[in-house]
Amino acid sequence: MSATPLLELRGIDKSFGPVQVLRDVAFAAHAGEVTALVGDNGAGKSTLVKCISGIHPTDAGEFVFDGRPVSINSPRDAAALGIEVVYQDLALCDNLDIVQNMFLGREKRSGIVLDEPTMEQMAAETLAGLSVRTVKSLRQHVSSLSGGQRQTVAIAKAVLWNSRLVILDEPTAALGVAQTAQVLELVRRLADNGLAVVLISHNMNDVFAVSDRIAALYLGQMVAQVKTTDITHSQVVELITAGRSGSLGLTGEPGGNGAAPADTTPGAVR
Ligand SMILES: Nc1ncnc2c1ncn2[C@@H]1O[C@H](COP(=O)(O)OP(=O)(O)OP(=O)(O)O)[C@@H](O)[C@H]1O
Repeated sequence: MSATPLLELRGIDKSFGPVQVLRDVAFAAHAGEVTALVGDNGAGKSTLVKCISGIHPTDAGEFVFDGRPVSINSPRDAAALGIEVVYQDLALCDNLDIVQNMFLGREKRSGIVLDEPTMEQMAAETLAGLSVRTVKSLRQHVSSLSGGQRQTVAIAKAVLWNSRLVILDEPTAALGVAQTAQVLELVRRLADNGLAVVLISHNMNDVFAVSDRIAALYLGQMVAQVKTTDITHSQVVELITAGRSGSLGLTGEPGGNGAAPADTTPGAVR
């Protein structure tokens, strides 16, 4: 775990027309850690992720990546920094096999033909590097995989491209107990391999099982970013549902002025 975040956001504002969805949001993600991003439906999690991944321009605020101020104006900018997002709907093509999916849009070529052996080897190495052993054949169509295996392929695809920050949107939402455990293990392994991982989740068991830090959004404001060991399950629920936790001494007044102290120190309680 490093003291300097890999990605730090400060003062992010985002509106859609008259609706302000993110207000003065601070957020940090550290290499080697899983940061859980929690919040109720509509709190602004997806919008924040779309700002980080260059899909939505921000109205105000700064991005610092690896200690340097950066601009992220397009998904290409985000990808160049090594930021990858794995969305809930996975965006895998059922009629393609695992290798084809992992290289979709970024195929390796040898002259004018596809370099299948190289792609197959890289896919195999990536899956092996993540200790994924549940997939029988890399030439299996994705349609024949279980939900957990699909999630694994989607995560491995994100990791293949020298990613440094991987954002996972509800990776266990559609999974049963055993597959959830497998995917959470993989999430942990990504961080243990040195990546910064951001996990969006509504499932508190998952959040507490795998995260190092928890960042809570409430009505577009970041009301807390704390170490997971410093907060209880019920305090997180209070933050999600009320934007504050009296027992934590948090004083966020979402939607109000001067809600939170200006301390953006990673791990600071806001
Ligand atoms: N493109 C858009 N245009 C207008 N409003 C939007 C747009 N995208 C999101 N919003 C609004 O922004 C708010 C935050 O939405 P967002 O999807 O970021 O929340 P969320 O925390 O990801 O919710 P969920 O957990 O349900 O996915 C919502 O009120 C939503 O209606």
